[in-house]
Formats: sequence, structure tokens, C-alpha cells
Amino acid sequence: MAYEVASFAIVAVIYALWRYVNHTDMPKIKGIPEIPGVPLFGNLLQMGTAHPKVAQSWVEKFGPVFQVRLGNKRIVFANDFESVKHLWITNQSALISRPKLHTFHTVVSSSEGFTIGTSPWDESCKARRRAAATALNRPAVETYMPIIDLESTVSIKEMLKDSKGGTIEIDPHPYFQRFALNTSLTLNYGFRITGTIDDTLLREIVHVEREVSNFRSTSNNWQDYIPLMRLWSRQNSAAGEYRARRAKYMNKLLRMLKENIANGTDKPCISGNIIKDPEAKLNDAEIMSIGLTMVSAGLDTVPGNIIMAIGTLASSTGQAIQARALAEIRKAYPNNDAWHRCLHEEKIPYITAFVKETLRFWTVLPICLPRVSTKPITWRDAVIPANTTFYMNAYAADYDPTHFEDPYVFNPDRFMDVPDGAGTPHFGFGAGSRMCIGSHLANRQLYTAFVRLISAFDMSEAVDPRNRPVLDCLEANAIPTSLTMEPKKFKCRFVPRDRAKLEEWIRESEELTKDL
Ligand code: HEM
Repeated sequence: MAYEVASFAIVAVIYALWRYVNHTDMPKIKGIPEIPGVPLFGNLLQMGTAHPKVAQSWVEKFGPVFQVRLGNKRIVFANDFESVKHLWITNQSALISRPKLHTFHTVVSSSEGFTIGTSPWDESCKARRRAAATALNRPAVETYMPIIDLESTVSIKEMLKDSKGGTIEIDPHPYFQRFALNTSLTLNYGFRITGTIDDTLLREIVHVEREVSNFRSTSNNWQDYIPLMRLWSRQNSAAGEYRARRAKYMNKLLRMLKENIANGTDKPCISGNIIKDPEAKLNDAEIMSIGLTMVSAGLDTVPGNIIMAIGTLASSTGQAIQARALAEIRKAYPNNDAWHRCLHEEKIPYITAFVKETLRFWTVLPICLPRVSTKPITWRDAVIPANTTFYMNAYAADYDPTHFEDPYVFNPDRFMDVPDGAGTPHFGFGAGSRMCIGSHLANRQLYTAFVRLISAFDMSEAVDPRNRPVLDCLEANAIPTSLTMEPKKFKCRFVPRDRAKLEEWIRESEELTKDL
């Protein structure tokens, strides 16, 4: 009898273990190909640190849409232009929520709320998104151009100084981190960091936000997919440390704004408007969430695009693009006043096309922010049930050879003569109901930065090949498992085309922005 009980117990334990290592949060979806995986890990081991590339390589065998198992989570992956368009745009009302991930939502964020981009869809998310979207819509952004004038001028002036007039090669990265962060800070709090690129608060925010971005990654945090790993994960203590450091500066920024309001020295800004509006229906945690969103969203994305576009222009293959861009700027502005006019109008189609190609080629969120469906969605003959998690392989969609000719060639001409309203040009900003709400601001930041940089400098690559950038969207990333791209460090030479003229433009912009 004892022998039978023991045998039964062993069988029961093996069965329970087998069930545990093979169970998923939702059953297999009929009609959607499943990538074969292994118990416990599912497809995590195969996907390793290169989710966009590995998922892209499965398209040929399994088609553009398939389901993977990441630990115990079942995820539908879309990997080409048309499937992303169908699932994210045609079905946008159903694909409106976001999943909660253990590391980010429990360990990193518990003290100060989630950003808008990491919030599941509910009344609070709707209210926060509406408030931020109103502050970031096209007409609102036009009123922020003086801020972009100031920040691009400060960066270019410091680049001119630090490069000793173009005689020393410099790393462009920190100048555009400050450009992005200061724009967001001024919009949200009404003040900016006035220090140089080595300013302590600037470096702290840049560093912490980079680390936090890694905790949001879909490939860096296996404990999100394998609950057992949460028991001993080292990530937990690191995430806790960054949560505390983040809370410290976020509280400081809000405190400074409240002091300015109390003293009557505040400037119009998003959080200030909400705090002072008696009708505003957002609580303190929601105001903090908008602040977090503003601080992190632009910093994670704008510099990566600008830096890699500079790397592209400065490279030997980019020289022709740089020459063409300069010629187009001069053609549109024969009086050599593009520096100022680019703030108020977008009249250089080649630069607009260059911005789009930058966003496509340097897809800085190769796996877009994840979504959760709130209603069933049909893909071909299959019905994907509500509550399914979806990952957009934006990298694969932006490099889809059936949509983009020679996708691995950086070619702004592909976006020339494409009228506005011709549909989604690329998935750099995601798509559909939760698409980036900062896209107007980001487009204006990129357009201004490129017109000014190209007008100001002849950009060329570093003499030592080891200091040159890697010009491949995924290989250029210093942290391949990160949610957003962190460009590997490189240097360039920035020789002023006409130093006297550049200094004149800088002086004029300083005069125009002195009261900001
Ligand atoms: C070149 C710069 C930028 C890029 C490439 C970018 C890209 C993205 C992407 C891919 C998403 C996810 C969209 C989706 O799920 O479909 C997103 C969401 C978002 N972005 Fe941006 N972004 C940029 C700049 C900004 C800026 C400057 C802001 C605001 C200051 C901003 C605010 C947001 C917000 C609030 C969301 C979340 C939207 C939601 O979940 O409803 N972004 N962005």
C-alpha cells in the first residue's frame, strides 16, 4: 500500500511539474502558427538577446504573424508591414491596452505610478493621455518652437566650443540628451537644466532613465515570464535602487514647480496648468505620471534618432546625402535664413523625407511598446481572443522588403513626393490607438535639429575607424536587450561651414530666447 501511495505521489508530482513547466497564461490560439519551444522557457532561449532579428528570421517559415511562448506568457508577434497595419490600425479600437509586467509595474514603479505608455487602458489612463495629447497636439507644438530654438542653439554653440571650432572630434550624444530632456522639462515644469552636458542632475536623469528603460524591455527581464525567477532575481534589488533614485528627482522637480507657483515665479507648463486648474480632475499620482511620461518619453527616443542621423550623414556613404540636404536647404532659402525660418515652416521636402527615413531606418523601439487586446481580433481565418498580448516587431515591419525597396539602404528619396495623409510611412512612432502622442513635437525637434546641424557644420567621420559609428539599426545598439536603442559611442568632426555666420545665428537666437 505504502509503495502504491509513494508511486502515486511521484506520478502526481511529475505531472504537476510537467503542467507547471508547460502551462501558459492563455491557451494556444487556433489558426496562428506556434513557434516550437521548450518546457519552462518556451522560446526565450531561441530568441536570446536578439528578439527583433530572430522573430524576423521566422517569417519565411511561419508567416508574418505567429505565437510565441515566453516562459508562461503567450504572445502574438506581428512581423511585416501589412500585418502590423491590419492588427494595429484596422483593429485599433480592440488593441488599445497595455500589459502589466512584473519587473516594471511591480518592482520599478510601485511608488510613483506608471507612465502613460505603460498604463493599461482605463479611465485614469484615458484622462492622463487626453491631458498630455492636448498639450502635444500640432497647434500646441507650434507654440513651443522658441523652446526648440533655445535648446538647439545651446547644443550647437557648445558643440562648436567643445570641438574647438571643428578641430577636435566629439561625441554628439550628450548634447542631444540635454536637448530632449530640457525640451520636456520646460514643457512640463516650466524650467530647464541650465548647466553644461556634465551637469549632475542631467547625468543622473539620463543614467537612471536608461536603466529604467531596460527594466521595461521585452527581452531583458526573464522574471517577467518565469515567475520562479522572481524569488532570487538580482534584477529585483537593482530595480528597487533605480526606483528610489527616480522618485528622488521626480519629487524634486514637482517640488520646485510647486515652489515657483507659490512664489508666483512659475511659467506656463503642462503640470502647472493642471495644478492650478480648479476643474482639473487629475490627482497627485496622475500629475506625477504625466511628469514621468514627459521626462522619459523624449529622452528615450529623440537623442537616438538625432545621434544616428548624424552618424549616417558624417559617414563616407552619407556625404552625398549631406551635400544634397545642404543644397536643398539653400535652394529653399536662397537668403541663407533657414536657421530661423525652419522654426515656423517646413518647406524643405528633402529634410522632411530625411526625418521619416531616420525614423524608419533607426527604428529606436525595435520591439514596440506591448499591447493587450480588449476584444477579439481576426487575422486571416483565426480569431485571436481578447486579453491576448501583442508584440509589434517594428524593426521587421520597417525593414519589410515587400513594402520598402532596398530596406537596408538609408535613402530619404523613398519618402519624397509621398503626400501627407498617404498612410503610415513607417512604424517608428508605433501605430493606431496608442501611437506616440509626442510625434508632432518629435518631428519638429528632428526637423529643426537637422536643418540647423546641416546648415552649421560640415560633418565627417572620425579619422580612427574605431571611433566611427556602426550603421546598422540593431548592431548600433549598445544594449541589445534594451526597450529603446542606446547608440554605441562614436565621434564625429563638426567643422563650421561659415563660423562668422554661425555665430551670428547663435547670437540672434540667444536674443530671441533670452526671456525663456
Ligand atoms: C523620435 C522621437 C520619438 C519616438 C521614435 C517615439 C516612439 C514611440 C513609440 C514607438 C511609442 C509606442 C506606440 C505604440 O504602442 O504604438 C510611443 C508612445 C508614446 N510616446 Fe513617443 N516617441 C518619440 C518621442 C516622444 C516625445 C517627445 C513624447 C512626449 C514628450 C512622447 C510621448 C509618448 C507617449 C505619452 C506615448 C504613450 C502613448 C500611449 O501609450 O497611449 N514620445 N512613442
